[in-house]
Amino acid sequence: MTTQVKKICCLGAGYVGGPTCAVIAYKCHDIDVTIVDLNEARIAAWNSDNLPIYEPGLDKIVFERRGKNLFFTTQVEQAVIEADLIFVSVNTPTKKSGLGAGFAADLAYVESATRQIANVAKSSKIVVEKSTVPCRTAESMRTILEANSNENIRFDILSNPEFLAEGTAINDLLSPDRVLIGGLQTPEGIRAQQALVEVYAHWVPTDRIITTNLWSSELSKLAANALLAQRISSINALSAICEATGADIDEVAYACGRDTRIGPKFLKASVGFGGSCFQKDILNLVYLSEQLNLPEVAAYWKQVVDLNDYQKKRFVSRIIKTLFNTITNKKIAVLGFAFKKDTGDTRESAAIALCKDFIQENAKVRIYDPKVSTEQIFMDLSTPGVDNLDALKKRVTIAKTAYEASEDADAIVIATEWDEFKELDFPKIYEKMHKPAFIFDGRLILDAENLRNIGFRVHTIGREDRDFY
Ligand SMILES: NC(=O)C1=CN([C@@H]2O[C@H](COP(=O)(O)OP(=O)(O)OC[C@H]3O[C@@H](n4cnc5c(N)ncnc54)[C@H](O)[C@@H]3O)[C@@H](O)[C@H]2O)C=CC1
Ligand SMILES: O=C(O)[C@H]1O[C@H](OP(=O)(O)OP(=O)(O)OC[C@H]2O[C@@H](n3ccc(=O)[nH]c3=O)[C@H](O)[C@@H]2O)[C@H](O)[C@@H](O)[C@@H]1O
Repeated sequence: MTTQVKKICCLGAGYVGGPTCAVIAYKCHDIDVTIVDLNEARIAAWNSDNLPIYEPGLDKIVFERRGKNLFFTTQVEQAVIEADLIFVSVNTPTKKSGLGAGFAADLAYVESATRQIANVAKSSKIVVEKSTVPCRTAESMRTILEANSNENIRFDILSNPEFLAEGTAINDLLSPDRVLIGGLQTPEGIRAQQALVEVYAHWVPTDRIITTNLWSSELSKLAANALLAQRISSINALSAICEATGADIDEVAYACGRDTRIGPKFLKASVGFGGSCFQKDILNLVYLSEQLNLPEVAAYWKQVVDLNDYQKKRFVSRIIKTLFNTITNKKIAVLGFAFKKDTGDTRESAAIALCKDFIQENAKVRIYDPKVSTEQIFMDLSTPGVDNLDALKKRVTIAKTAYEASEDADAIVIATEWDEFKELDFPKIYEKMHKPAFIFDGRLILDAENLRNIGFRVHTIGREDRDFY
């Protein structure tokens, strides 16, 4: 007989735990969902009118179910005791020190969440690994949990990686391409897997719910992110060839993407991919490959990250070279700071790397992003452990609009593809800029011909420079 899930607890109220479990509550009125976090401010925000993360469509879902079958609390213990299924959706950042530093995932939060469950559980639980973790982490979780189980309590571990992308999270969750659930292929493991299948089956067609063994599920998550990031690095590598030859990267991407075997998605050249996961997960795969004594495989995946770093550096070099080989004290308006549009998340955003380089070159940087706070921008640009905020504020200012950012600027740099940047009144902007007025489009969103007609000197990723000075 299948276990019927009635109460779910989610450890971690972040970008994944919050939206994922809010959607479960929205779609499964017969299940109580409690999302817990150690971070009191984050929980307070989830309980307020001003949710801690910006995600289109999230407010509606949270406001509709909060207080009915969706709860946010810091009372971890109580929520764990009551739940029959627990998602572990805590952060798994790249290790900063020790063994595997710079590559391996830091599993300290996963382990401490697992121990918390083991310490307080008074009845059997299905424990679901939602965080992205290295292959065989479920085994470590099982060892910890089993050491604390007895004939009255058993723990079944599942892997259910999340594939949502920020900015489209709610859509991705409401109609996922697939849901992946890995479990031990024992009668108990299969029963636990089935219990989670039934939760998703409230709204996901069953042919989109894939069940596999635990290790395939864990590896598939790293593999999916690696394959996606690899496509971006491939198109960005080609963008460098386009700039040198006169080919146009959008035309190349379109022509290639029309081949149904290649497909059109994820072929947009850019100043480089960002986000909390692509780099982290590939480095994790690199580390795994090295641990498995597969150095060629490790080097292959590492190159995806190296190319991404190269793309950011290449863009900065092009800007400096175009601005007559110096940007000292020049005003650069950076439009966009989030790692992609429709999110306020800045983790690993390409804009951070660009701005740091501009600051190094003694430029004056003026940043505008519709969703990122001033505090966040200064936090991202300051060096941890170094009190350089005052020095930073002499070089960096934050603008309230794209117009304010561009006033008196020597150059505009498009770092994030926010839709509003396409709609700007460029003649008005041009008027107020230093001349010659430059635009560097790192996202291929602007109509370069139109801008040239206004008088701008336009440089676009993946297109040859047409102005010669
Ligand atoms: N951000 C994204 O778009 C995606 C992230 N992932 C993965 O999901 C996992 C979580 O990512 P995010 O939600 O972005 O991280 P996040 O940093 O936004 O949220 C994690 C939360 O867990 C909390 N936490 C840590 N230990 C805890 C504990 N013992 N008990 C309760 N709360 C605890 C932290 O305070 C934090 O609020 C990571 O492994 C990530 O790789 C997977 C798919 C998409
Ligand atoms: O594991 C994760 O965290 C998630 O990582 C990515 O989602 P996310 O990072 O939120 O956003 P993406 O849309 O994948 O964009 C990542 C970066 O690549 C860039 N990108 C994306 C697509 C493209 O064609 N070109 C390009 O430069 C984006 O601007 C952004 O900086 C994956 O798309 C999700 O499936 C996955 O769940």
